[in-house]
Amino acid sequence: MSTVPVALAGRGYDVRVGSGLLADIAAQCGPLLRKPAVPIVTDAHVAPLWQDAIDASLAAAGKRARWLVLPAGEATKDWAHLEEVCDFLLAEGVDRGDHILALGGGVIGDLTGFATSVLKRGCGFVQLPTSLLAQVDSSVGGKTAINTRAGKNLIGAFHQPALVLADIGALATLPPRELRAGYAEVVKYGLIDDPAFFAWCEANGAALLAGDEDLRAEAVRRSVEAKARVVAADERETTGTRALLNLGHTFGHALEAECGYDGTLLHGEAVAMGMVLAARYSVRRGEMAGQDAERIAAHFRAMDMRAELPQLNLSCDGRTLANHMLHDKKMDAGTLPFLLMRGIGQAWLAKDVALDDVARFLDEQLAR
Ligand SMILES: NC(=O)c1ccc[n+]([C@@H]2O[C@H](COP(=O)([O-])OP(=O)(O)OC[C@H]3O[C@@H](n4cnc5c(N)ncnc54)[C@H](O)[C@@H]3O)[C@@H](O)[C@H]2O)c1
Ligand SMILES: O=C(O)C(=O)C[C@@H](O)[C@H](O)[C@H](O)COP(=O)(O)O
Ligand SMILES: [Zn+2]
Repeated sequence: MSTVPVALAGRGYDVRVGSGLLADIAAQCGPLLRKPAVPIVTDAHVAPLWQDAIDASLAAAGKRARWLVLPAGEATKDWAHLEEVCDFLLAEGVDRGDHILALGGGVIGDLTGFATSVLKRGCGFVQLPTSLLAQVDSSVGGKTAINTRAGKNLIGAFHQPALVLADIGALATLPPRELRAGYAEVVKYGLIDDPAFFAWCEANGAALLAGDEDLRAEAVRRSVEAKARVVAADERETTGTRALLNLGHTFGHALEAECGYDGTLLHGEAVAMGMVLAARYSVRRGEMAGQDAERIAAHFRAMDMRAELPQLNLSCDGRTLANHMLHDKKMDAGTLPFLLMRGIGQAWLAKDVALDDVARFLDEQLAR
């Protein structure tokens, strides 16, 4: 097992990466679980996989799990399910010093994290990420949120977990499409500032996706180390450093909003396509070599992932997609800071991007 600390003054915590962590949940959480009853929020895919092992570990420690099982999928990150989680936690008599367990992918982590940020003005929670995406990204760093009709993550809070347990063994049951979606956020760390890690992905991505647990553990550890460094430097995305983690997301969130949150386009799939678009837009501005951008698209294609906009069969134009970007949380007094690339591993935040130009670029990409 490896442990990655997230160094935040007064709110620091560990991310443990290893196998067997979930079946050992009571010991792993230790004193964070203060009461005999332990509220756990999860989804309908994950519950049958882990309920027995977690119940057994808690029972051996004299505790009893209290489960809330929500529908699986992005549509659960909404107002109605936020209300359901809050009502459940209130009915369970949760106090501010308690820790709620969030077991599942990024949807359960973001939703439960947000509920715990507002419950009694803030109680504790532990992230138990079971998808690759949640292990490498969403469980770390304290961004919590729900979606609204206007777009992704528009209602939320920064609320750090007290502990993250990334059990690599959990990934064995993850469907291949979900693995690939999570893999996009792994590749992101290479594209931001670590060209050697991108090359590692090119060399090892296929074996990782095929099931190699050592490679999965290495990818999770290296991703979490990268994210922890950024979060420690700029927890609340105020200096521009944390915005780097948004590479591919301005395009990606616009694609997700256009597709709806019905599973047509998964978050990680949108981010993969968004990073290809950010790279090609950087080329169009004369700031990145075309061969670098095509190397990124080629890697996603080689991993059996969609990299081209026409593969989404959208019926909208570039302007419609660009209009979704007006809801981007980086929007600042009428301008949208945009994550672009000068090369692989050289992401930067541009402040001179005009959405009219982005709309024209998207029309070109839609017609490719
Ligand atoms: N907070 C952040 O910093 C951050 C970062 C990245 C993404 N996100 C958010 O995370 C969400 C996407 O997360 P996700 O990709 O994990 O989606 P998800 O939570 O929907 O999980 C993906 C699917 O895999 C299933 N699943 C999860 N673990 C499984 C397992 N071990 N075995 C079998 N099935 C399993 C889930 O039930 C679901 O159907 C998006 O809402 C995105 O906006 C947040
Ligand atoms: O942790 C961050 O910061 C990120 O941007 C990570 C992203 O992968 C994640 O999708 C995040 O939820 C997007 O944040 P948002 O502020 O654009 O909603
Ligand atoms: Zn993301």
